[in-house]
Amino acid sequence: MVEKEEVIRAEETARLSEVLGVIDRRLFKELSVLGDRRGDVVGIRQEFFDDVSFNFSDATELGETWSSIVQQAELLAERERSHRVASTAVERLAWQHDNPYFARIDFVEEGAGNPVESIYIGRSSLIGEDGETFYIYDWRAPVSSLFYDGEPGPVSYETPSGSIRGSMTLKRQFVIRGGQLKHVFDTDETIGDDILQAVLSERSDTSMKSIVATIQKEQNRIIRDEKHKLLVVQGAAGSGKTSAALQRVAYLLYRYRETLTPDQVVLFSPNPVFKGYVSRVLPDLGEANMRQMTFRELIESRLGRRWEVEDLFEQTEELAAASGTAEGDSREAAARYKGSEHFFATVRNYLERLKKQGVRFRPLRFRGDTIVSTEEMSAKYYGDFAQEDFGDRLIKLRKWLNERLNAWIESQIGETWLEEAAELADDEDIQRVYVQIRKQGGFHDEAFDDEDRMTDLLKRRVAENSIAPLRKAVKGFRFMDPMATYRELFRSRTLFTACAPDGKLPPKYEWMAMRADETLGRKTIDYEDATPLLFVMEALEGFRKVEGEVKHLFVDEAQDYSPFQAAFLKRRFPHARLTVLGDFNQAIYAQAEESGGFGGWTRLVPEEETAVWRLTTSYRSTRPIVEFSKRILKPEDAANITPFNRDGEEPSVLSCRDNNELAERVAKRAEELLAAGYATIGIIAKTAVECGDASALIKERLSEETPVTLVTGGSAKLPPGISILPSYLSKGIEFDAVIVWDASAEKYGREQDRKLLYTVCTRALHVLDVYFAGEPSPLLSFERKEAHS
Ligand SMILES: Nc1ncnc2c1ncn2[C@@H]1O[C@H](COP(=O)(O)OP(=O)(O)OP(=O)(O)O)[C@@H](O)[C@H]1O
Repeated sequence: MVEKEEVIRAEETARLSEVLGVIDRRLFKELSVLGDRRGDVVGIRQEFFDDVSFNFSDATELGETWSSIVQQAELLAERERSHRVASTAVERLAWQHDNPYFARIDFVEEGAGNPVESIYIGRSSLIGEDGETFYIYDWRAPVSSLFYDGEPGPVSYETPSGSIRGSMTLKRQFVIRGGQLKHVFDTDETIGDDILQAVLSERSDTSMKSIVATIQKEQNRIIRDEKHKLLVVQGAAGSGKTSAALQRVAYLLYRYRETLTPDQVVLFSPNPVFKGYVSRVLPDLGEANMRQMTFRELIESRLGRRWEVEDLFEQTEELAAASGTAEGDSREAAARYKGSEHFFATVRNYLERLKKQGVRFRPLRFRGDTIVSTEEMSAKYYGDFAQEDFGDRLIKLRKWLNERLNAWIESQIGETWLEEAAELADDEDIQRVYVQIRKQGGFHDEAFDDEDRMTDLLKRRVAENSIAPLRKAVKGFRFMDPMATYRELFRSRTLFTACAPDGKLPPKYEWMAMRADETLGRKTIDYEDATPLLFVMEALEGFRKVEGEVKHLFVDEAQDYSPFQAAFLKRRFPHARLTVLGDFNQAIYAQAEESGGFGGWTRLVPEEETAVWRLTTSYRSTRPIVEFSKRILKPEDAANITPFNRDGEEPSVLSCRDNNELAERVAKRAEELLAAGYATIGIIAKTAVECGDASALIKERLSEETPVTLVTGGSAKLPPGISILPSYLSKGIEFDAVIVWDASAEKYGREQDRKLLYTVCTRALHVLDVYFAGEPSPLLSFERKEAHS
């Protein structure tokens, strides 16, 4: 047995050094190209204008000068391009030298006399000078899927030109670091546990890593799915949803490299910290990053210029601060309702109704006089234009309004105010009118006529200037009032019940009506109103702003999106295939809880074009941490979560008298963990306000040199060392050790806090300590509390 292992090792070591030889020769070549090209580029830049012959004397010479500039510029661009290509190649070869491949499969294609092929799989391919010898296959090549999906025996894989059948005779994994073969073992499972164990036990980093060497079968299905227009992934915390999404982006960029560019792929991230956290994965896989956005950015760009819009984090903080008060409970109920299917249906029915009546307009007024009244607009909108859809109606109305403005100017020509204003016209206007007359055929001899023409044109010009703000408002559809239209739903009970799918008012309707008066009236928008309002506004404008070139849209933490948000994204990216990933056990925002899973998404695409996948194994945390976190959930919600079998310390729940003792112990523990070699430690409090307090108390107890950072909604990066952060910013990210700051009954006392506490605890890879001051949260009632220090 041992002998056999030694033979294998010797054989693979020999093969590795052959491959490294190829890599080194290639590296040498590319480096010299790089050096030459760099020299060329610098040289051409320096001599750019020496080599161009300038002559501006006549049109022919000018043409020649121009073409010689173009020639030089093309030469420079070509050299710069090949410099770039060489430098990408050098970068790739350098990491290939470090870790060229991680797997080998031996495969015989069906059919008589076919040879056994040894296929080595790595992050990127390596092909010999002859263009035929495949030393390494890219992990995304069709044949590589055998490694992720198959076991030795009969297998098949899909290629763009059909299925290939055959037999796998060997499946081998390697750990190669620094060009040295560290481990090699043969396996008959899908992907051997041993390597995964080793990878998952590593200390974390402040950036997410790629998982290509250990992709699991169920993850591979998600990564390579090309059939469906909508992929919904419901996965337990730490089951690899984000990882699968990012490897899928890399896969698609490889598979469709002729037609898909990174900026045609958009990922919606929950917050800026997460954005930074995942930003290394694609570059590490040798691909450029996709576009990343947050929903907040979308709202800001559409509503932020006109109104003061609360953001999700402000809302969450406010709800937490008011928690337990009558006002707080009402606000929470309202927020929850406004993300519900009931409200979505109500708004959609309302939009149907608005086709026949009810869109609100704003009059065009000039110095107190009405040029066009809302009644006139409404009559036109629901009269002549009634057959058009919303978008076209608005465009026709805009055209009509511009004509009305022209007519109004005409009507003002004889008015005194305009005469006076024209007399006071500034030089620039006079100059322009003068130029205009010359362009239209110049002046005549009749001085009298000419003066009249000047005055007439000047008056028109001055009138036009005076109504410039109106023209601008008309251009931007500001004559339509989406805010008032939306608000009407909360002003009229009859209207609301007429639109509600069950004809009923929701609980707290009166409170919502009052709140709408107060906030929308002063042009501030609660977060829960932002997307419904945006939806109404965009619908009435005909969803004009589309990003039709985007081909793939990924939405992470999709459980936090309301039906409005889902529908809005579909409209915004009409041609994009959708991959949405989420976990309903981590639905932590009020407006998402009511939307009930993924209904908002699945309704967007026909069922036959939709695939729903479940990921149940949790890879991030040790088994004890997964078991502990599961007990926070209701048993029925926890039933489908399976820990990957990795051992570790039992989480502890630790009691403190007050915040001072809490800070004392948390600071000490965090320093111990750092000393023990854990690289990232998250101290997670419920809100940003608590983080501020905790940070002040903790920092004064830490030694000067201990690295500690307070992470806020604006932070774009996760620092190494200790991070103090609010619960909702920990979404999607992970730490070697998590210290929960104050899981007391006061902070996590309500049923609504269950998923939040679960989300926080599942951020831990290796260590989880849950501290509380005073009474423990009832959500931890399964645990024995220790008062040790
Ligand atoms: N196949 C795999 N091989 C190695 N590591 C994996 C694999 N799948 C997941 N992981 C690791 O598990 C951790 C969790 O993965 P990821 O963040 O993708 O999960 P998630 O489902 O998005 O989690 P959450 O919903 O809790 O944010 C990461 O550290 C990731 O590297």
